Amino acid sequence: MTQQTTTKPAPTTDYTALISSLAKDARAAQMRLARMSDIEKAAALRSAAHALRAQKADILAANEKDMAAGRESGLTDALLDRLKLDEDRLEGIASAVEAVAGLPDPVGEVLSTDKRPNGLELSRVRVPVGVIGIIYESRPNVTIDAAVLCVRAGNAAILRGGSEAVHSNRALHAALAEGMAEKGVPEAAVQLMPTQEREAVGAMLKASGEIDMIVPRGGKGLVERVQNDARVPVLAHLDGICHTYIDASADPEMAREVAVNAKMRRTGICGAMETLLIDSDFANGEEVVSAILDAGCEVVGNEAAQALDSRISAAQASDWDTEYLEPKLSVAVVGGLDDALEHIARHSSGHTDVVISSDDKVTERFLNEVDSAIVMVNASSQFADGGEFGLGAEIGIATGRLHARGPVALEGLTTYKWQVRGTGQTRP
Ligand SMILES: NC(=O)C1=CN([C@@H]2O[C@H](COP(=O)(O)OP(=O)(O)OC[C@H]3O[C@@H](n4cnc5c(N)ncnc54)[C@H](OP(=O)(O)O)[C@@H]3O)[C@@H](O)[C@H]2O)C=CC1
Ligand SMILES: N[C@@H](CCC(=O)OP(=O)(O)O)C(=O)O
Repeated sequence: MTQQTTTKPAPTTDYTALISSLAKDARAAQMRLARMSDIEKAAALRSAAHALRAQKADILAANEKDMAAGRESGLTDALLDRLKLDEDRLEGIASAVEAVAGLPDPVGEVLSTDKRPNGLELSRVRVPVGVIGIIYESRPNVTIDAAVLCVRAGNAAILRGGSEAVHSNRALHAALAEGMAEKGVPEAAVQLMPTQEREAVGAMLKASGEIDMIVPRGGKGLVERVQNDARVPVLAHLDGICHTYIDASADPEMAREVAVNAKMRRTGICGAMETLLIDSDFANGEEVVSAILDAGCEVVGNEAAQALDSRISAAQASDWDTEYLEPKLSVAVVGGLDDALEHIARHSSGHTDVVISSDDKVTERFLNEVDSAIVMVNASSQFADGGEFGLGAEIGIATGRLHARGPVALEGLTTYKWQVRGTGQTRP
């Protein structure tokens, strides 16, 4: 039987006070969490996985409520697919919790040591970030992935999921909290925002000194809000305007297969290719765009790209900065690597960019000169994923320039402190 959801009621419209109260409870819980051992935290997560399985019926019923409301309000098939839970997906979520429980505890890892000539011994030791606020889209698995990664790394989490997933998130959170509480994790270690009012998101972003880090995971509307309101350090997990550049030396079959996969495997995820750049000296551009068109993708392009296939219509200036998240692609034929690098520098959102080439000089320059969180050679941008990178799970893909870039999992949720051991040294 599901326990009552552990979120606080939200009778207030004073969102600053609400966030302060959540953050104060989170801080106290985080301090207790910080004293829990690796074994205790892992046991709490296994207990949470058990509770998620035990409360399957309640969780799926809550999800069906969200799905029905989503269908009623005309959510697209892609959004409904992200929202949907079923037995297999729920089992996947519970297994991911167990996988995170089995990962080594990052807290306490000694990153470096040094001994100074005066005898001082220095070490840098990994510690939790503290209280982390996460704002994310209507994808219920993120509620659990984000919560368990935070807890495994000794952090408290305040979660603000997308409004379409509100019932699913409450049911998932209730199971998680119940499972973890059985093994001594304080309830406030993971709190769900008790209101969907967007003003409360603004208050979260302004809670400097109370929340240590915010992870915003979403698209344009969220970006704007973050840019206007953020006073708390932000680890941005934002849109993916991902490019693939096909160099003259690319293997034609590889170029075709990778490009089709990068665009069409799942068009709605942030790692999907949105712009294809083709070197004017690549001889098989027509085949590549034809395969993408035949797979059901609409294609717009610059003048030279339009000459490759009559089905390609003219791109507008805004297309080069558009994340379609649907079967639509912009294609530009460019005058070589320098042009491609220039286009990517101007239009990439810093998520994932790819080169297809068999020329080492080209691939090395691309790897070194493209300044995105993930840079790939001869592989699909759809590999941008914590699970695919062997991290167990992910909060998402960090698109900014801070210490944690690309898929963020346990390490990205920690910082470090210097520990200094002396024998009575004084500074001259
Ligand atoms: N880098 C990454 O790891 C990932 C990035 N994404 C990106 O997310 C986008 C798709 O997500 P989408 O479904 O559009 O999600 P949105 O960006 O619309 O929403 C994400 C979250 O932000 C909130 N939000 C949005 N706008 C505002 C605002 N103005 N003020 C306060 N809160 C706001 C939403 O709340 P509300 O419920 O009120 O809408 C929701 O909780 C794509 O751009 C995709 O690339 C997606 C997954 C991973
Ligand atoms: N990085 C993961 C998640 C991508 C993701 O969350 O996308 P979305 O469906 O937009 O929320 C993946 O590649 O499956």
